[in-house]
Amino acid sequence: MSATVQTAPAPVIVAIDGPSGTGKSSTSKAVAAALGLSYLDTGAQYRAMTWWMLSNGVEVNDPAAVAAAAGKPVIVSGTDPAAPTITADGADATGPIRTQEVTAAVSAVSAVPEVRARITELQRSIAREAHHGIVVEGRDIGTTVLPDADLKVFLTASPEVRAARRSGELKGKDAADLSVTREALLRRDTADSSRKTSPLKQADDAVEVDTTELTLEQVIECVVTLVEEKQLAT
Ligand SMILES: Nc1ncnc2c1ncn2[C@@H]1O[C@H](COP(=O)(O)OP(=O)(O)O)[C@@H](O)[C@H]1O
Ligand SMILES: Nc1ccn([C@@H]2O[C@H](COP(=O)(O)OP(=O)(O)O)[C@@H](O)[C@H]2O)c(=O)n1
Repeated sequence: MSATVQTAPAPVIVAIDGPSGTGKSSTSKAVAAALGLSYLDTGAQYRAMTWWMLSNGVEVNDPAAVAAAAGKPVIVSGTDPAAPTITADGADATGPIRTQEVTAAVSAVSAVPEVRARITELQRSIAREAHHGIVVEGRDIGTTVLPDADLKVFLTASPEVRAARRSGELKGKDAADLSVTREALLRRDTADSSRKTSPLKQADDAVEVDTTELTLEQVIECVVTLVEEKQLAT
């Protein structure tokens, strides 16, 4: 009589990159929840580093000062897609990392190689420890952080649509109007795409999904299908 040996499915690693407002966070959380995977918001880590620096008097436009402080904060991410968390030195950073002050400073901080080296190492160790697999979203996940990811998705959308999505979110919190939001978003795109270390870039083997004309549900369904196809193929 032969016994059937049940083996756990291999952990699947999904990288989702793209500029602001393309739907990375919403899509990644929903895909991870649907497939029982962990979830990591790498933008939240760069934001937490930036918030810590602003709170601790580091001159964020001075790369040498940022580099010298990059090793100091302890940043911890909770990876449950239903309730992701982020702390810096034990303090809850969830709210403070979404302020306009942090948003305006994050590209300068994230361009500093010492910051990227520290956070990239943290991201890789979180991905290694995700035994059921993980969806990791950011700017350089497919190109630099996890170049061997099982699936790489690059989300895009027109600047108008992205600004409208962001503006809709900000309403009631900050009185940024659509054109101000659009300009800030494009400035951040330019800074993130033109920095020397690990710029925002589509990986050669990433699947591009233009979300301009798609609902969030359609994007989620599309990415879930892409993951399932990869799982079936292995
Ligand atoms: N395809 C879509 N259609 C309409 N709204 C969307 C779509 N994708 C995301 N959104 C909304 O746009 C806003 C920004 O999405 P988010 O996932 O935070 O983008 P990103 O992480 O790429 O910056 C959220 O309010 C989200 O609900
Ligand atoms: N993998 C990543 C993720 C974010 N970032 C930086 O962190 C910033 C904030 O990322 P985010 O994902 O929270 O931004 P939004 O798309 O939510 O606006 C980006 O503008 C980048 O400067 C990065 O450099 N690399």
